[in-house]
Amino acid sequence: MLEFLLISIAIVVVAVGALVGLVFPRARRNREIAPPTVPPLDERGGSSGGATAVGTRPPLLQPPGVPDVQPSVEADALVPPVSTAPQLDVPELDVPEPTAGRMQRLRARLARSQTSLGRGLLSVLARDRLDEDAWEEIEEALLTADVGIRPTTEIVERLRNRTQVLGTRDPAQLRSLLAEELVTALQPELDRTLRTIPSTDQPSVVLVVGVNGTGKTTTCGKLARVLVADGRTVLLGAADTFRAAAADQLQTWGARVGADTIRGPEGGDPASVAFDAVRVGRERGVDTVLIDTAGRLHTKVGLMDELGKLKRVIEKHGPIDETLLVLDATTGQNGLTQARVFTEVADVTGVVLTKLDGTAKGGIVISVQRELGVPVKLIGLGEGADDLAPFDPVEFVDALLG
Ligand SMILES: Nc1nc2c(ncn2[C@@H]2O[C@H](COP(=O)(O)OP(=O)(O)OP(=O)(O)O)[C@@H](O)[C@H]2O)c(=O)[nH]1
Repeated sequence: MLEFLLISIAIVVVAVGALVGLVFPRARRNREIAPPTVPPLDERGGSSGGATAVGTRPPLLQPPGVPDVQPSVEADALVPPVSTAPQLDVPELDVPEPTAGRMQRLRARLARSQTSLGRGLLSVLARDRLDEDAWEEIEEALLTADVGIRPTTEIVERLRNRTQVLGTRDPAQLRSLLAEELVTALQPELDRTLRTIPSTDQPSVVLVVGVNGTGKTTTCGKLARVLVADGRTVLLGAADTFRAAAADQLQTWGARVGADTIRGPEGGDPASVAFDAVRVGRERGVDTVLIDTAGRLHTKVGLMDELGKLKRVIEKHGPIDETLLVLDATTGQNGLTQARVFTEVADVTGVVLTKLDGTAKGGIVISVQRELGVPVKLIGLGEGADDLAPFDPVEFVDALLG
């Protein structure tokens, strides 16, 4: 009986051992051949559908152990710079200048173009006697610089009162009074933040509009560099389908900093390119989609209607975060008329004033903001790739007065 029991136990032990031996190696093998949970990087880019995504941005490299997340400022910080990947034939990308301190760097250029205004005002204030003629001269200098009638009258009145009350003839004190009044006229309290931070499920969308030749494409390119310098991922949308050269120009700007461009056929529907750009940006999880539009005269009703349509189509994805109106500072008061019409059609949230390096009429910053109630957020100070700076009223006045 005991023998029978021992033999039965031995049989059970051998059977269990054989089963375990059969099951576990298979489980291990199964783990070894299980498909990766992370899809290959080139499958995560998403397809661009009808529009074409072009550019030179190589796939982001993911070091082992880094969690798979959609690209964002934080995620990008974990990813090694693309130029360090020896196994890929990566085109050399530009390293844009940091945004902080740009206006300081471009100060000389601003000061040069605005010398007559700054020096003119200071030399009148430095006179022994500030008589009626002197105040008229100050008024004239401000008007010539496109400050506008109302702001000029206010600046002169306040300055006049304050110099009389203080009774000062000290040049340094007069300079600081003038600086204070100019800064006040520039409305330093306005929010000049560029809304380029993505929301949880959508990139930030920036639409760039304006009349022909003001510098829209150049500004898009320079702005892409500003954003890349600040650690953002950017996708460009070439919604200027009138001129293939404009899309080429934008694409070249993007390629220099590794930002792809979505473009459509020449003469195609700009709204559809813009829509696709936001869709692809969303699929790729980029931080900011920058959409360049064709130059349009504010007087052409059809073109302005097209802009309205473009805006509505983009908004099918969600609200546009920033609509930047690009104005050429050299066009003076005519720029204001354009600005009014664009603001009505496109809900402009910020102005980019270009070519300030080529005009003595820096006062246009004051009149644009006053007339539109929209802040000047960026200024263009040259044709160079990094000649775009966030606008800062205090630094601007400082450069103006030397
Ligand atoms: N000096 C100077 N030139 C600038 C500045 N911004 C743009 N430009 C020049 O202005 C010219 C027109 O610029 P674009 O970017 O092609 O203008 P656009 O508004 O896109 O033109 P369209 O597409 O034809 O409407 C180019 O030669 C630029 O280099 C600036 O801040 N300073």
